[in-house]
Formats: sequence, structure tokens, C-alpha cells
Amino acid sequence: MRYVTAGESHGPELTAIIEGIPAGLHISADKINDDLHRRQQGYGRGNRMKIETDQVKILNGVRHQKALGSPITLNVTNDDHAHWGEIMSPTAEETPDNSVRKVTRPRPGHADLVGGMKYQHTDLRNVLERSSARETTMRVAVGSLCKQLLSELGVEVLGFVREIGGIEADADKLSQFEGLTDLKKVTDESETRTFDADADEKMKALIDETKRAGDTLGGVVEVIATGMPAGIGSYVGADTKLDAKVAASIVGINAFKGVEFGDGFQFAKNPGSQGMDEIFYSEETGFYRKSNHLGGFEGGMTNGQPVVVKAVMKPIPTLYKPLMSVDVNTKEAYKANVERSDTTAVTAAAVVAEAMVAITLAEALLDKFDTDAIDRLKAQLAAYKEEIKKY
Ligand SMILES: Cc1cc2nc3c(=O)[nH]c(=O)nc-3n(C[C@H](O)[C@H](O)[C@H](O)COP(=O)(O)O)c2cc1C
Ligand SMILES: C=C(O[C@@H]1CC(C(=O)O)=C[C@@H](OP(=O)(O)O)[C@H]1O)C(=O)O
Repeated sequence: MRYVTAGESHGPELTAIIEGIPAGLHISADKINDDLHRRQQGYGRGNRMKIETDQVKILNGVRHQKALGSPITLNVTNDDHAHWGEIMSPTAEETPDNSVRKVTRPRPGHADLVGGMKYQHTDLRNVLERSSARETTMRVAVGSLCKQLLSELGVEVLGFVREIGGIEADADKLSQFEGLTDLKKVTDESETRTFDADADEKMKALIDETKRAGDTLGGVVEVIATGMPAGIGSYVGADTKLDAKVAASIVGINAFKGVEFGDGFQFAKNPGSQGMDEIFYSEETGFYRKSNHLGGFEGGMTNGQPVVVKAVMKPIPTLYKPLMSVDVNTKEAYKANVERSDTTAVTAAAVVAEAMVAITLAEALLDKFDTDAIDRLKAQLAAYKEEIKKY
């Protein structure tokens, strides 16, 4: 499976083309819209989310809600484009009025300056429009489709917020994920599917205070995937390790700076006796573990335990109290450009991280089995699971 997205933040629309989804997979636009809605939630987002109501259009590759096996096109309209028509028109000529509104004061922490140098853009809008996390809308749409595939294969994926600006999410809410092996029970409950759509009260107060100060916040998200069979990925080479692919897919999200699996950076402190997952055997289940310190990976392969990934998002780089920058034309020192911006977007980013893990796990499963048709894929997977159980 592979996919590509296209679209600028204030351009007319966003598109994704996905190739390699097995024929016969049932595809629900409602489920995609549900995840698009989740990505728009979260306390601390800017006014853009009040303008957009992200709804997917499935344009190609699906007939009567079933995948055809041909490339699938997904499309989401940018409602905000109505306010940017001329400036962001793909076809109209540039007017003197538009060129006056060029962005020339790059924002520290954004792609603005280096992107301008690299692509020889003099209007940094040409960089920021694509480097904007608006694009993650399509990754969530693709991820949602992949979650539908994974669910058919017995794999469930959920992302949620652990921490915003140093404040931990409600311990009671988090405790439901500890030691989890069957995510379906959690994801089936609608209340928990919007888990952390709003930050807890302490987080909200911090976000309000930070916004008043013209500053921003980052945080930590977690993604859990249950039901992955052992042996997906491989130890044989650096480019075949599935944990490495998951890490790359997470760091590929705008503003993500670090990833850990299982006990993660805690491994630096704990002795080996507290860091591995001892091996047990019963005839009924085959080999199994009673702990999951390693977050579901050994040797770059899934080991049958839930995949547990945590990741850190840096604070939003655009500040209403802007940092110093230099105008790329005059070379004079100025305050950086201010684009309308979120104070924090960790809640939305948890949904994006969930999507990226879903995409990466779906790709890995599709790499291993015959993927022309969903029923054959399911039969092959079932046979594989039976085989490894009997090992
Ligand atoms: C869901 C989401 C929303 C974001 N919203 C904003 C925003 O409103 N303003 C901003 O400056 N950065 C925002 N970012 C982060 C920037 O897109 C990102 O920091 C920037 O493109 C530079 O990329 P890098 O941080 O990966 O180096 C957001 C990121 C995500 C994942
Ligand atoms: C549009 C989205 O997020 C945007 C991500 C973003 C950035 O720089 O990454 C900057 C802001 O863009 P705008 O100036 O249009 O408000 C966010 O709103 C979205 O998540 O759909």
C-alpha cells in the first residue's frame, strides 16, 4: 500500500490517493468523518477549526461502499479558501495587491526560512501553505480507512493525550489503558472515542493563561494498537524493522520531536530485570507474555503484545508575542510573521499519531500477505496466526 497527499492549507481542497487497499473491503465515509471530526477537537485550537467542517468525499476506487482494488481518491474541501480565493488561486495571475501581502519574516520553528532558501521562494507563503499541519487532515482520512482495514483483521488502534504543557491527563481516564490487550472494548464506547477531546480543567487553565501571554504549549500523546500478530516486520535489516517505520511515521508529523516504545526513556534508569517481558507457554494460547515493557516489539518485529508508542510534540512555533527574525528582503531584524494560530494542538495531534500508526501497521500487514482481495487476506492471516500459535 502507498499513498500521497496534495493540497495547501488555504488552497481549494485537500486530496489523498491510496493504492493497494484490498478489493471487497467495506469502506464507511461516516467512520472517516468521525475521525476527521476528532482531529478538529481539543481545547486551545485557533479559530480556523470554527471555519472548517471537514467532510470526506470518496471520489474513486470505491463502489457501493466496497473497495474495488483500484486507487482510491479522498477529498476534503478547505472552507477557508473562500477568504483566500485570489491569494491562493491555482490559476489566477498574481496581482500587485497579492504581492504586497507576501510573507517575508520567517517564523522560528517553522519551515519558512529553510524552505524559502531551498525552493527559491521569495514569498514564504509558498512554504507555509504546504508545511502547515492542515495536511494532516488527509493523513487522518487515510489512517481512518486503514483502521477500517485493520479492524477487519482484528487490529484496533487508539491515540490519546497523556500530557499538555507538563500537566498529566486525568489518571482515572489514563488507567483504562494500562495493561490493555483488547482495545475494541474501549474504542466501541463512543464516550471514550472522544477521550480527551477537551483537556482536563488544570490543562484548560494553563492553556488559557498561556494564550493570554501570547505563548504556546506542546505535550505528549500515546497510541496503542492491539491485535497485531507476532512476526510483522523483520530483524534482518535496518529498513525492515517495523518499530523503526512506526517511529519515522510519528516523527513525520508536524512538530513531533521524539518517540518511545513501551517503557521508553525509562529504560535508561531501570535494570534489565525490570525491562524485558518474560516468556510463558500454554497449549491453549501458545507463547505469551505477562508484561509489556517493550511496547510490543522485539528485534523490529511485533511480538504479539499491544504496540505502545508515546511521542512528544513541541510547542506551537507561531507566537502571538512573536520571536525575533530577519526580513528575507531587507535583512533587517523584525518580529516574526504572525499567522492565525493554535495555542496548543496536542489533542488533534493524538488523532494524527493514531492515524500514522494505523497506516504503518496496515502497510506492514499488506506487505506480508496477498492483498488482492479482503477475504483471501483474512484467510491467509488466520492461517498464519494458527501456524505461529502451534510453533
Ligand atoms: C494538528 C497540528 C496543528 C498545528 N497547528 C499549528 C498552528 O496553529 N500554528 C503553528 O505555528 N504550528 C502548528 N503546528 C505545528 C507546525 O505545523 C510545525 O511545527 C511546523 O510545520 C514545522 O515543522 P516541524 O515542527 O516538524 O519542524 C501544528 C501541528 C499539528 C500536528
Ligand atoms: C488548518 C489546520 O491547522 C493549522 C495548522 C497550522 C500550522 O502552521 O501547522 C496553522 C494554522 O493555520 P491557519 O492559519 O489557517 O489557522 C492551523 O489552523 C488544521 O489542523 O486543519
